[in-house]
Amino acid sequence: MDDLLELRQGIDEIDRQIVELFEKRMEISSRVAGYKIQTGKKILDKGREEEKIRALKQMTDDDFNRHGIEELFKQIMSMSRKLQYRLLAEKGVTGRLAFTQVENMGFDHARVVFQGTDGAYSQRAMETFFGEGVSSFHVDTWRDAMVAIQEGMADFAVLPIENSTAGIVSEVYDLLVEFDNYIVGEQIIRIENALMGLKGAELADIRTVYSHPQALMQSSRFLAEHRDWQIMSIRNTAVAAKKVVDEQDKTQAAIAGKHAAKYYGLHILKDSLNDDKSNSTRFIVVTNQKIYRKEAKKVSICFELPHESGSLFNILSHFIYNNLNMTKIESRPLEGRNWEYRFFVDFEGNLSGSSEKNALRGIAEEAINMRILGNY
Ligand SMILES: C=C(O[C@@H]1C=C(C(=O)O)C=C[C@H]1O)C(=O)O
Repeated sequence: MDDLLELRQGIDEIDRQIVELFEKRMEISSRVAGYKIQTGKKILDKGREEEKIRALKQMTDDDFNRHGIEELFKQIMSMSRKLQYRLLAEKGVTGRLAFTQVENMGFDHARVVFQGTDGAYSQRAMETFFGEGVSSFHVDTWRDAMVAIQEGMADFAVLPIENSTAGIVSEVYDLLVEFDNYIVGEQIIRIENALMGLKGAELADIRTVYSHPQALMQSSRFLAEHRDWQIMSIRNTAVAAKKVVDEQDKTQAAIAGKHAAKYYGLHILKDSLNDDKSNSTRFIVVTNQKIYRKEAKKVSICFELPHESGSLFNILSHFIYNNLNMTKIESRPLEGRNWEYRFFVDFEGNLSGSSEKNALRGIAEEAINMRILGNY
């Protein structure tokens, strides 16, 4: 029988040689980086990597090892690229980050746009973020809000991006890709939906309920107890409340925030409708400039990937290698390209940090259409 200690000594000796060779290889790789900096060549050379993997796999007759060699060298070349991105960032070749750090965002004298109408949750989020006295106006759709800041009619827009129960607001994600607007802040608001009707109306009078689809979804258990009601989707909870007031029909009710009941003088028929009592919505504050604050601690990016095995793993390895904490990942279908996706990733960090620059440099080169959506 083999002696375990002896076998392990054999492994230790081989590992020592692997480390020595790895370091030699990385040293050459750093010189390749120098060459690429001088000649403006891209770090990733896919053709060369594919050719290398093919040639290395041919060096063995063992099927099991052939797979192992492929995995091993993919990792080694990925490390070699990451070293090169780091050297590039150190030389100040950071690509088109083009974001400017600012001392003051001008939140104090801002003009802000939100979607919906008075009493909307977006208005609540805006007042919590900017203060009650903020100068503001409202528009009908999220797209209108994006247009208003793009054209400079407003300095900032407040848009819902994610609800703790219903998930992401996919249209706002898509608008972030479509417009050259950037996230500069976020605000989380507790969602406390209530059923509200006209003064004097009772629960037994209600025949029709209006609300936003998300609020309807969040109140699904309560609504299941009233199957005879007609449920009508409307674009905003506060618009639903306003409709009930405007139409003065005792059989109509709205599901909206309690602040909307107060605003429109409606009577609360049933409180705490949410299936999940901790229900909250995260709003983003968006502007038309590529700016971020020194204290900003979250970066949002998006990118597309080729439909190849391991491509997402490869991109995410940039976060691991640079010790960055990823806090969220989402995907949205790409228009006109069935079953291909755009990924949205949030990670903790500030655009001035070197780890952040290294990771972004690598992702920008290895993914398709990488965009920084903001640092806040
Ligand atoms: C070292 C290079 O840069 C990258 C890393 C490679 C490697 O480590 O073998 C191969 C191709 C490039 O993607 C190079 O271009 O040769």
